[in-house]
Amino acid sequence: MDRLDPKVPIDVEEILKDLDKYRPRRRGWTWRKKLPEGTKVDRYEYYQISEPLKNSIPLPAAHYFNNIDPQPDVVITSEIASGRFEDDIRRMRMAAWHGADHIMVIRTLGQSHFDGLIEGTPEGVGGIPITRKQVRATRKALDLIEDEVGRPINFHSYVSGVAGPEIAVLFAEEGVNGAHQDPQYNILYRGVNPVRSFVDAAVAKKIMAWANMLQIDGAHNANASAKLAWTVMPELLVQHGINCMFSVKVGMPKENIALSTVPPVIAPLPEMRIDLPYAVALRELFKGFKFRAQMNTRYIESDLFDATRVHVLNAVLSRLTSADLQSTITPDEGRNVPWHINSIRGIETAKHTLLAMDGIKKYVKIDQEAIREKVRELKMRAILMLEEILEMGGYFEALEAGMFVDNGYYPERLGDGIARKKDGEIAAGTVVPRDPDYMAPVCEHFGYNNLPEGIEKPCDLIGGCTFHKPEKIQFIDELDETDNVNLRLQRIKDMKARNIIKPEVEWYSDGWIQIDMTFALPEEYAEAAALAVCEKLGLEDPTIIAKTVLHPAEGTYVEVKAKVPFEIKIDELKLPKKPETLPEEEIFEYVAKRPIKVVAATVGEDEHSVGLREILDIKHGGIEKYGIKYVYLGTSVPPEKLIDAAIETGADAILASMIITHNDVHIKNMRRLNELAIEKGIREKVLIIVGGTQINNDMAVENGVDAGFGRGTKGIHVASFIVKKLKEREGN
Ligand SMILES: Cc1ncc(COP(=O)(O)O)c(/C=N/CC[C@H](N)C(=O)O)c1O
Repeated sequence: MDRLDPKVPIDVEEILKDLDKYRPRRRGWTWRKKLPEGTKVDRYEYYQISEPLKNSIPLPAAHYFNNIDPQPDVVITSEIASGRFEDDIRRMRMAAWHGADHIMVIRTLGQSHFDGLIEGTPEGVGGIPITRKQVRATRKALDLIEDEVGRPINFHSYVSGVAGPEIAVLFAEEGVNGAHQDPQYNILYRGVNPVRSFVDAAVAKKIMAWANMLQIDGAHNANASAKLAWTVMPELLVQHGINCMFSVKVGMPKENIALSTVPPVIAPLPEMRIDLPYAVALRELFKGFKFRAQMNTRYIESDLFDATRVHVLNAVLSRLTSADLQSTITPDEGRNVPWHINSIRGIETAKHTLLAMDGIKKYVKIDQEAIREKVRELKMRAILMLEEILEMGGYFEALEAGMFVDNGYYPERLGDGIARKKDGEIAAGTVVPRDPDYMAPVCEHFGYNNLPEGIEKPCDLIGGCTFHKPEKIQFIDELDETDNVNLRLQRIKDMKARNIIKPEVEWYSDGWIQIDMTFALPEEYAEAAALAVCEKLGLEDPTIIAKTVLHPAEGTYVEVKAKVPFEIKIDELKLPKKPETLPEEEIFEYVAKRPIKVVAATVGEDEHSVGLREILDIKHGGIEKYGIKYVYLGTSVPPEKLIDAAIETGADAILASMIITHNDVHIKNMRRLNELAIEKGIREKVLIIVGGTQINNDMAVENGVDAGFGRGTKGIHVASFIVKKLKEREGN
């Protein structure tokens, strides 16, 4: 398979073929190709966009603007790791079509503590087991996906844990494009020995520099660990400083060093007024480095809408300051391992906000005077903290004293920091001092390496290393016959052979659905009632995933996930009939010979007119385009008036728009129109056509009118119907 067909699901078995022969097409990170300021897309001017995609799915409202799908200048991340890389590949394709060009996969629980590489394709928990086979298959799939959307995609994972350097070599060999690497993460959150972590980081960073990988640091983890994230703002600047300078010292170019910046607070605090000075201070102190913006996962609840608001504000902050990458922690991170839909929602939120704020700095400037004091204060606190760390004897001593992730707003100290012993923790005492005459025949190895005279590069001594002779890479296929992708794919093949499907949230046909309901009950009763509803529906494993108290007594909204106990037979599906359309020429010719007139209105107490105008006006390809004349009576027109107008004008058809369906008012209006037309003796002469977002043809015909058109209807659909019916009536 050398390219994907947008109409065909990706074939994972095809991807898995000949993996032992696959070589990545490039090494290193790719930024988006920015377009000049003022670039026009359709008739609209943009200042911060990049080259468009070949294939993509635009934002929901794009259809009002010729379906344009401009791409922001900022790399957009989607974090995908359901535990089954074969399903993650499908979601990566979905994400790429929605505008993600940075695919980040979290590793399976505990992989940081594995002291070597794992092989094969076991299923992961909370993330993906990062193995050579999984990395290779994913990068190979991303090659196809990037060709399909027409933009390079960066594949990203994590270089951390006690096997950090080995992971770095694996990523360099396999063309991984970006990785988190921050020794402070290993120490503070994975409990690895401090000295080991920094030595490993030096080795890993040198390899990442050779592979031109983008590095993201781990400062955001302090945000995510502190009780009140705003108190660690000074420390975040210090942590960024430590990792940035260590990375530069190891030889990593600044343009490959991205600071992982997360806004410290969230409403109900005045978040933008607190986050903005921090964001400004960070960008002033670290000019020349890259910024990876990420929403604050510290405060993510299970409320998708709240998480989305947090996301929007984070992207607004990016536009008010600057960002090179905008990461999208999915809004459901607070309740389950991200589902397809929520990964996509995260990308849409980032794309929507970045586009909405395009060029905003032309009108909105940060008042540097007003913000100056707060920015200075943050910098001072960070500098004082660094000075105290030096006074304490340096980083390792400060670490032992519990200086880091202390919840006091430095210099205030609460004494509840994360302390790590310089000669303690996991893998303590495993760093072996290098002999003075040390020589290793491997390239890109950090530190001194006493090469013999005349040797151009270390691996010349062994006929090439895996970086320069990839054919030396040992590819192991599977180690576990009971836990691998082939068995998992077999289940999918069986389902496909029976042509059945189930709903899914993260894995192919996993059977999960989400249903939302509201009860006029206090929350604990509402939750119980929701589970009772699932019981009665025969759903399995119902689990409350979120709720909103509308009022302590008046009502509670509950979101439930549950599994369906049945399969859907695809052959038995009744596909909605696509509205037939006549060739435009045929409509033009008929109307030229046989003029057609219609009367149109939004009926009842309904003020919505946009949809009807699109069906009528030539501008939107409405029926007027085909020469059909119309009399528009406006909005909130009583059915009686519409029938009288049809009689006065001798109309061939009535177009009645009905958006409001409250209390089935649309059904009542349909029946009323039919009855009135019969009473006035014109029913046989005039077509009654209704339209609206909640309308469908069956329901319309059931209620006495000739046709009903729903969401997405265009003028040609209505014009075709009228011409067809008139031809039938006139027997030709
Ligand atoms: C510096 C660093 N190293 C390693 C890991 C992960 O390493 P394990 O394999 O040990 O879990 C992380 C995790 N960050 C979470 C991703 C976040 N949602 C993000 O987008 O940044 C990390 O920050």
